[in-house]
Amino acid sequence: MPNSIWHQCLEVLRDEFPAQQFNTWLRPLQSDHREGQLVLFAPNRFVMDWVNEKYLRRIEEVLKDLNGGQAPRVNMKVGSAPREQAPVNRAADKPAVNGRLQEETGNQVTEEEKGVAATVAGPVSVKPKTDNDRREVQVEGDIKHQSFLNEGFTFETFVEGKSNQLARAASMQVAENPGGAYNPLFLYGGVGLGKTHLMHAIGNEIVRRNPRAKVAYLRSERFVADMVKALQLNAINEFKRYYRSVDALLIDDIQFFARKERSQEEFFHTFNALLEGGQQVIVTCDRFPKEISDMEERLKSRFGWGLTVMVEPPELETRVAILMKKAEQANVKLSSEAAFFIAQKIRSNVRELEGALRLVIANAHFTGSEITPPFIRESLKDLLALHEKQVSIDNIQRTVAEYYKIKVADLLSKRRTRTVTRPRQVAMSLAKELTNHSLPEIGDAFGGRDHTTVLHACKKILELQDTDPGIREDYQNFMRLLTT
Ligand SMILES: Nc1ncnc2c1ncn2[C@@H]1O[C@H](COP(=O)(O)OP(=O)(O)OP(=O)(O)O)[C@@H](O)[C@H]1O
Repeated sequence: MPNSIWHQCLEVLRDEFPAQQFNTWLRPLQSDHREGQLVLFAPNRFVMDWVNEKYLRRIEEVLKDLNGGQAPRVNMKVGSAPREQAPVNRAADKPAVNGRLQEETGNQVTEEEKGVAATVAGPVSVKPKTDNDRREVQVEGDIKHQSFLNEGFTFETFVEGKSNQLARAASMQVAENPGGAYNPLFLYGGVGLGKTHLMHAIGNEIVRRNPRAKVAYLRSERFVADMVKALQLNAINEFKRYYRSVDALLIDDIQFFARKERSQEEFFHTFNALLEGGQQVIVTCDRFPKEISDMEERLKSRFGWGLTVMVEPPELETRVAILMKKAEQANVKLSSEAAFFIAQKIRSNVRELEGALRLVIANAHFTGSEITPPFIRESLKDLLALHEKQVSIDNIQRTVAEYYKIKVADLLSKRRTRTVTRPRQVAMSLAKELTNHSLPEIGDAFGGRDHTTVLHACKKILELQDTDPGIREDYQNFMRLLTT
């Protein structure tokens, strides 16, 4: 097992760094270990330089510990580990060259793929969501080029915050230099957090800089539907030619490719042809590539060749800034007090935040009222009731207990073992953040504890989120589980 030392090293580093850092910089590295030398392959120069600067020293320390005090020589290169080390299928790995088509490997269209085709119309008859979405229509073989970019989703309308800073910066780089160092760009994160927005922003910026650029945006279901339709119409060659002719291919919500084998196959070859031709590929997904189930390994590993970046849920300040921006776009005056009030109440995701603002604005127009916190409370009465009902202390306790595989009774008990105290602190902290209960009420709900115990738990968990990547990830998972 020549590379196992690197895998062990990765396990150690996974516990030391926040998930986003680990997934972005360390996880994509491939290794080749022979004759006392470990070569780490980075997908591009940017990642290599970054790892060299920020992580290499720590990597060497860990390797030394793992190797009985003797550090192997570590060398960094751009590229991928030699073939025999990489877990990819060689034959199928060969990309199409100069637009020549790959031989079919015989993957059959699954029932699910047919199902998608039945519910989504083909490319020619597709209606854009709004007129704005249709930017350009050209004839390409038998398939018309429709980019479906939403012109409202630009970098200017995207509010930057700590949660999306890295994703935005990477997207900007791709827009400025498509087909360059970050190819493919893989954006992932929970629902309604701005992945689609960023993807369109890149497409719009590419076209702004080069109006002749052919940018195709589509959800993965459409790719599946187009492919199945092309097969039915005996037009698979046009399909291949079309998708390989674009300057940038933007595929949204790639997780829907799961179990659609023929589509994965087709996409894999398209993907290779595009990368080979220096054309940009951008993909979004609701999870990290390796965690997508029912997706071919070689496709997942290919996703990691460029840059993989997470979009996280926005923190309070960013939620306030987003509301102010959306209100400004709608020509509505929104005081920061009102924005703050909404942002505090709606924490799940930006889509829901926008929905809440729209509701408040519509009510204000209708009644001619000023947008004040009491008015907002009244306008969002039903929505807030739903939230409060969903996020009860009871619900939090059940979710936390299930997650850590302990009993709810343990959370309420006097037990003080670590396996129980940490989950209890997490649950108390969530109760403070997600419900409107006071500290004494929360203490009561946790087996009659004092409010100072709750306060201590909140502080502790806040602190741990900065220093302990495991807790940070758990906490984010809970926020997602409980609020979406
Ligand atoms: N940082 C931001 N600034 C401004 N608007 C944002 C921001 N993040 C998200 N939005 C808005 O929130 C809405 C939902 O975003 P988007 O559709 O991009 O989410 P998503 O992450 O792609 O979700 P899904 O996984 O469900 O497709 C959009 O209207 C988008 O404009």
